[in-house]
Amino acid sequence: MIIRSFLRSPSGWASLVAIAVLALVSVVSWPIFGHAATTVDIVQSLQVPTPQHWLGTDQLGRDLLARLLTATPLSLGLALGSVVISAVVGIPLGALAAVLGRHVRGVLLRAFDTLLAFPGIILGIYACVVIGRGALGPMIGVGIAGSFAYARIASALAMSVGGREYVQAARVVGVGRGTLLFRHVLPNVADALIITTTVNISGAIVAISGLSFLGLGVQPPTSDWGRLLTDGISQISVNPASALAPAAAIALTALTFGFFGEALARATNPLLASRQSAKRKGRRTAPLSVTEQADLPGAEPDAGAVLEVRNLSVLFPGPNGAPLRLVKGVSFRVGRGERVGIVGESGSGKTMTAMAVASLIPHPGVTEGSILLDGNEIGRSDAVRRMSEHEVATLLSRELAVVYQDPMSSLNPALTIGTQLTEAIRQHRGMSRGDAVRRAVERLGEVHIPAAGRQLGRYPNHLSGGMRQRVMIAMALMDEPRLLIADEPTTALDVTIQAQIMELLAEVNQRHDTATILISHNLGLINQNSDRVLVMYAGHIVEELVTSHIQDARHPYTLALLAAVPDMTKPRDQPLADIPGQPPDVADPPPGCPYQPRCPLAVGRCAEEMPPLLARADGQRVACWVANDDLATHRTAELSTR
Ligand SMILES: Nc1ncnc2c1ncn2[C@@H]1O[C@H](COP(=O)(O)OP(=O)(O)OP(=O)(O)O)[C@@H](O)[C@H]1O
Repeated sequence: MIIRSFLRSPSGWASLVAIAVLALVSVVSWPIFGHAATTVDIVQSLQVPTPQHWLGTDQLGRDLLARLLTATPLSLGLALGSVVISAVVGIPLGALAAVLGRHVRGVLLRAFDTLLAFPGIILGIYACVVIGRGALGPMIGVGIAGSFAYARIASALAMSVGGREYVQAARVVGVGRGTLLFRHVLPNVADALIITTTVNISGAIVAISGLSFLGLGVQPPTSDWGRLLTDGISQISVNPASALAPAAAIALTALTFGFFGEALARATNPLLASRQSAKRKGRRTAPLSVTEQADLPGAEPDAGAVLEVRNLSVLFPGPNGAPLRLVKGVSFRVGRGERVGIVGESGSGKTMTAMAVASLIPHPGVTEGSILLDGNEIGRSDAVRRMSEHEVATLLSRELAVVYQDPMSSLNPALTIGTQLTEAIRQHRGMSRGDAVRRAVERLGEVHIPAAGRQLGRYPNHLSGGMRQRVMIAMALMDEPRLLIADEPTTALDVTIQAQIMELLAEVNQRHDTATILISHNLGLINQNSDRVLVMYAGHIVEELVTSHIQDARHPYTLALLAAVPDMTKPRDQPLADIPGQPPDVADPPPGCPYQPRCPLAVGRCAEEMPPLLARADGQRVACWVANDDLATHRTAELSTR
């Protein structure tokens, strides 16, 4: 597949032919032309091109074509040697930078940038001064100069690919570190490293030849193309071919490796390949018990709950070093087979809460509090956790699955759908390939993907957005998780597909009794597709409601969200309601209730104290001084009527 795609591109086959010729010349040039390249014949000195000497002769009467051909293995060998040095020094340096702390990493990356600006040829000159004239100095100097490009690219790639959703998704399903690196990270950085390598070969040929040309590299009687260029320049007025031929050899070889790298990168990355082919053709998825309760910590685990979150906080280092609390002590429960919606504006902490449950808070974030998955403590507090990291990872991989917003970034573009569907289950269930494939076909069928068997060999970019999200849901269902987190699963899809994916999630919930946490900023969507809703604002749960009683909402923020839900019964000329103001800055939240600056019902107390999340008689919970006052009045009224 890769070979076929490589050979289909003109630059691919042309550069391959050129490299084959260079390799052949390197092997046969000395046995065939060695004699002519070294035999001194003063009588034939400084000849212009003739049928006997196609490029003429040098001052000692040696055949210039023979000298050019026999200089090929040394010229290529030095360039390849320097690239090996660059890769061996640069890639580990870059990978190290990616795993170090933020400050050290920043210093290292800046150092790479500075050193990158340093011309390789200058480092080569230093190396020649330190090591002495000859072939070794330029090779080591240019090799070390090239290593900074590798280090910069390797660190950037390791950081970006390591944070991608498909790598996170693979981590959630329990894919081991080695597999993660070799199947998920490396194939997606291979094209960039290949291009770097070939560009470095091109650059090294030019730089090493340049050093020889300056008289610092290869020394007579040995010759490389740079050395031949020096000799040729001295006789350019008599025989221009003597200078043009080595210059052409350097330029053409550099171009050859450039084209080779570009074609190989396109062939190894199916996404690039398909973009190219598109250009060529001119084409442009029981009632639920979710309870926020202050008294949860210390309580016995609820045997009927898949998930119990107690006083969970997520903290990140802030700009002045002080920790920022992005999620502020939330507690809730998800019962077996129940559907919980989490709603709130952008930045309210929905995703952070869900990612904390999935142990996916990115570095340098930390979590506080307790998370019980099927009664097992998987939160970050070692004092309460009885399971090892490995046991937690195994539990998460079997019990929990995540469906992300953008299916394209959640699926690995370099692996077929079949490989991605079967990989995790084969790894942690020890399932045979045949059984895994059968399960994959069954799951694809469940998510209504036509001709499921045929889809296994396709790549994510071959599918439409809606189909990709179905594949993501099928992948999430492979190991029959008890809890599915769907983080804005339809935001990247159009409205028709959105409805189909939501229907599919409902089907999954009914067929497999999978509990679901659905995250969305759209209360309308949550209302239709959840049994209960948690309303989040500025990292707090401000209200909890049974969706069948959404009209009983009390918190002014929930009321504002409800008013913002488009209503087909309202006159078309009436503008959609919006929520005035902006959510607070996480680094500088207002005192008291965070919604108070935007709240039309705010009273004096709202700006002084954060209201507690209090339970109403119907199971609803509200964190609002005004609603709580109303509750107190209501209860007093109830008592007085008894
Ligand atoms: N990696 C991160 N490092 C530091 N802060 C972050 C990081 N990711 C998100 N945040 C901040 O955490 C807060 C909560 O973000 P989160 O993604 O949970 O919000 P959300 O409610 O899911 O919003 P959205 O609907 O936009 O995804 C936001 O203020 C956001 O800026």
